Amino acid sequence: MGTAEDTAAVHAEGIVKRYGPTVALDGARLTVRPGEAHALVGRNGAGKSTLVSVLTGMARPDAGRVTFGGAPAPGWGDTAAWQRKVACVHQKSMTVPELTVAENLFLGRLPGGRTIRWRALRERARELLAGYGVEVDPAARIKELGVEQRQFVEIARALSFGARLIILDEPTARLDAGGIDRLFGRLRELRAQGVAFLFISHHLQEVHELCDTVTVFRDARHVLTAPVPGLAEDALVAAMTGEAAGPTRQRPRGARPAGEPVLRTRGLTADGYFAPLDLTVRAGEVVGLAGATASGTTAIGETLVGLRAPDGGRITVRGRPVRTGSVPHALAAGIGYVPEDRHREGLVPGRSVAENATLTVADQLGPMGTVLPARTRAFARRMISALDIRTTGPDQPVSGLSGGNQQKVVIARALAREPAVLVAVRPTNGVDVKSKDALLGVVREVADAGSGALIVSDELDDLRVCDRVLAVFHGRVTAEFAAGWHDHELVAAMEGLAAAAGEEAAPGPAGGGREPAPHTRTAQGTEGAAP
Ligand SMILES: Nc1ncnc2c1ncn2[C@@H]1O[C@H](COP(=O)(O)OP(=O)(O)OP(=O)(O)O)[C@@H](O)[C@H]1O
Repeated sequence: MGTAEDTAAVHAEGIVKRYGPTVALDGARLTVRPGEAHALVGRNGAGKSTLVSVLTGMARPDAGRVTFGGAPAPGWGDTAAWQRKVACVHQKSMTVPELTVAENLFLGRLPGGRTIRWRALRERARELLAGYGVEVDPAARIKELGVEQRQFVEIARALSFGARLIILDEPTARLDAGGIDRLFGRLRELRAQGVAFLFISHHLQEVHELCDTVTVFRDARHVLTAPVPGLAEDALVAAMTGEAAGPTRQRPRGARPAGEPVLRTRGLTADGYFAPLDLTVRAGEVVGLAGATASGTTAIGETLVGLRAPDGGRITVRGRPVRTGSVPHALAAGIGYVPEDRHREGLVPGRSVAENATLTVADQLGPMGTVLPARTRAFARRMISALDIRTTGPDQPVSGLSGGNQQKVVIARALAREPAVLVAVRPTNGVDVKSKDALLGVVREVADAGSGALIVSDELDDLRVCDRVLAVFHGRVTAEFAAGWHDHELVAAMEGLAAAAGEEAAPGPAGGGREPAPHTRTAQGTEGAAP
């Protein structure tokens, strides 16, 4: 007769969930109170996503119970009843991209029997969105929206079903600073109206910014629930890892002797994305390319690896020209690639960890005889240990790995060919704090062994491992920072404030020493980086 349970937005206890030999949840529990912003954190594979599946009626637990406001959770398969209780906004959209906002809002509950009055539907959609303070055109197709607007539509949709608990699974992963501010602002307003949030994130500073309570899962079990204020980050990391927290951050390195250029671009440009770029990455060097979501940095990365054809300029690897606009040629030339979107460009779900870790191009999937299983497995074993991949072994299908562990397999695969230069776009996206260090350490080792690395990211932790960082704003390199930069300098440069900040930020020679773009504070206004 726990009163806490009776009033809880959601209460779960004794939850057990097995996938074959894997115990994903082992007697796990969680209580979220109405109006609470509750963080759920844990290392990759700790069981967070599995709990979300159980709390949303997507997975049936082997044992345990879930209640909403003290009442038992809806029956298995009663989707409509679950939707009235809880919704999850995933990193991957759960909306239908080809349909309009209005259609998505009323999907599954369109008035049946007679013809649909689209104009009236759009009007209702407009009212519904306005009611939640969301300014999105109901006639726009979902695929035309940015991540931020799409998430707001999903939140509004959940609330309109009556849900008073919303689960956010790494909602900030693809938002820039302005987008995160607006999302958090909206969440705070909704909380004041009694809506509860369960917030899953690997960004502990966001947990501090948004949440009042945090729960830590480790190895399929609940290990801690505590108020966020007053909880030291060390204690949180210790709860996640089960070890006393050591120095988790990479220490910035001083200038180190760099070797011959391994990657060079001259006048490389893509119209509407980035201005002519002269970039040099030397052997032994890790170079960072820092920029907000639409700064053009991702397009630069994609061009280097052949995914995007440039409108001008040249790329050379160890002095040899690379045919641009071709992934196979870039790979053959020695450019390794860690893509941003592992779901789309990353993995073959049904194949094993070992196969995915070693198959660099899709056409190698055909004749499996060309791959030596023993070598493949030996390499996979090495990577499983170096990158701390949580798996039952090299033969496990990657579809059975947690999201963060899948990302590590993508990185293993890029390393399998021993590239001359590794290009990694936001490599630690979705990776837990402890694994981040391991993974960035591996990138460092690749450089120490004589290759070069380029890290394209707006995550300061990713960039800390770099020997130097080039800040990109609106498609141009606006500043260069040697290791040892201060967070605020680099953040200012990414937001286009390098000159205004006026600190040490010399115009980057790699960018041709151009002036910073004449923009003032517009972190969120990076709309396409047209030079
Ligand atoms: N469909 C599945 N089949 C087999 N194993 C699975 C499946 N889904 C999850 N698992 C396993 O369950 C465990 C928990 O995974 P889960 O996805 O819940 O972790 P997580 O905490 O969300 O991790 P991440 O931070 O990487 O997203 C992992 O060991 C994973 O390999």
